[in-house]
Amino acid sequence: MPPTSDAFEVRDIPGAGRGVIARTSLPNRTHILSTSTLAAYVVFREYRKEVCAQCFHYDRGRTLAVRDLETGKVFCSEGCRDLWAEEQGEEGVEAWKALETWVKARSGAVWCTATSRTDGERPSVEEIEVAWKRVEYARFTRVQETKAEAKQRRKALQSSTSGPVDPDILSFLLSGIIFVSKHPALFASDVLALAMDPTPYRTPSDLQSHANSFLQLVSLLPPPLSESCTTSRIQTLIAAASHNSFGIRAGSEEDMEEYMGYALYPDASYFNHSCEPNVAKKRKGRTWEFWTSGAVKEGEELCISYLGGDEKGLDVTGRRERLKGTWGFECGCGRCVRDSGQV
Ligand SMILES: C[S@@+](CC[C@H](N)C(=O)[O-])C[C@H]1O[C@@H](n2cnc3c(N)ncnc32)[C@H](O)[C@@H]1O
Repeated sequence: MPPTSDAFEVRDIPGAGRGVIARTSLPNRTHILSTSTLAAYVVFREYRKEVCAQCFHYDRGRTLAVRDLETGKVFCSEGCRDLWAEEQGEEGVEAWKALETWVKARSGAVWCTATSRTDGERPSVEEIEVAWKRVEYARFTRVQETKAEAKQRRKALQSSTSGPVDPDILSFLLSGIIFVSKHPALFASDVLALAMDPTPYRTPSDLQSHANSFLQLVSLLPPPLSESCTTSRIQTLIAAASHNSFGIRAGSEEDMEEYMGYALYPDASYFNHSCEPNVAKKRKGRTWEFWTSGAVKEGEELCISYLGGDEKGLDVTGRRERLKGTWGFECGCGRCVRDSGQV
C-alpha cells in the first residue's frame, strides 16, 4: 500500500501515474520519510568483499573485517553479520551458501552481465510472455526428470555458452524470494502495488539471462523457498525493480563515485522525478531518508531527482534523453515543460 503521513499522501498525477503530495505547507528541511521495507537488493559481485551485506557500509574499497566464506558475504561488524543471518532465516542462509558454492564452482565462466548485453531490440510484452511460458514448461519438465537426466542436463549447461546466467541477477532474485517467503502479506500489499515496467528487459539476451537465472535459482533453493519462487513473483520483482529501484552507492548524492548495487524500497517508490526537486534524499545504512530541500506549499507535489544532481548541468534535451534512456519515461516536470516551451 502507498505510504501516508501527516506531511503527505499519494495521489494520481496527470501524465505521471501516482505521486506524493504535501498535505500541508512544509518548511525547508522537514523530514518526510524513512524507509521501513527493503524488498530485494543486490550488492554486485565485484563489490562482495567491500560492502557490508547488512548495512551496505563501504570503506573506500577495503575488504571488510568480518567474512563468511560459505555465503561469500562480508560484514562491517559481528552485529551486522548476526542481524543479516537472523533476517535471512535458516533456509535463507542455506540458499545463500548453495548459491555461493554454485558460483564458485563456475569461477572462470564467462558470465552474462548487464554490460555485456548489447544485442537486439527491447523484447515486447508478447515476447516476454512467450519466454516465461517456456520457462514454466522447463521448470515443470525438470520436476519430472530422473536423477540421470538432471545430471546430463547440468553437464550440458555447464559446458554451454547458450545459457548465460548472471550471478547479480541470481542474488537480486534470491533476496526477493527470501523476502516473499518471510513477509508474504507485505509482498502482496507493498510490492504488488508498485508501478511495473511491462518491458523491463533491455535486450533478448537480458530476457534470456533472467529466465536462465530463474531456472538456476529454483534448482539451488531448499524446498520451502523453491515453492515460493514462482515465475509470477520473479516477474513482479523484475518489473518493479526496473521502475523503482534505488542505486546502492558510496559517497554523497553529488559525488556518487561507486555504483555498488541496487535495491527495491516499496515505501520510497512513489516519489516522481523533477529536474527541480523539492525533496533531498540520503541513504543511511540500509534506510533511505527524505526531507524537503526548500519550503513546500500545501498541495504541491513532492519530487526527488532520479539524476542525482546531473540535472543541474544538462539542458532539457539532455535531461529528457537521460531519463528516457535509463527510466523509460518522457519527463513532464515543471522545469522540462517550461524549458521546452510546452506552456
Ligand atoms: C518510482 S516510480 C514513481 C511513482 C509512479 N508514478 C507510480 O505511479 O507508482 C517511477 C515512474 O513514475 C513515472 N514518472 C516519474 N517521474 C516522472 C516525470 N517527471 N514525468 C513523467 N513520468 C514520471 C514514470 O512512469 C516512472 O517510470
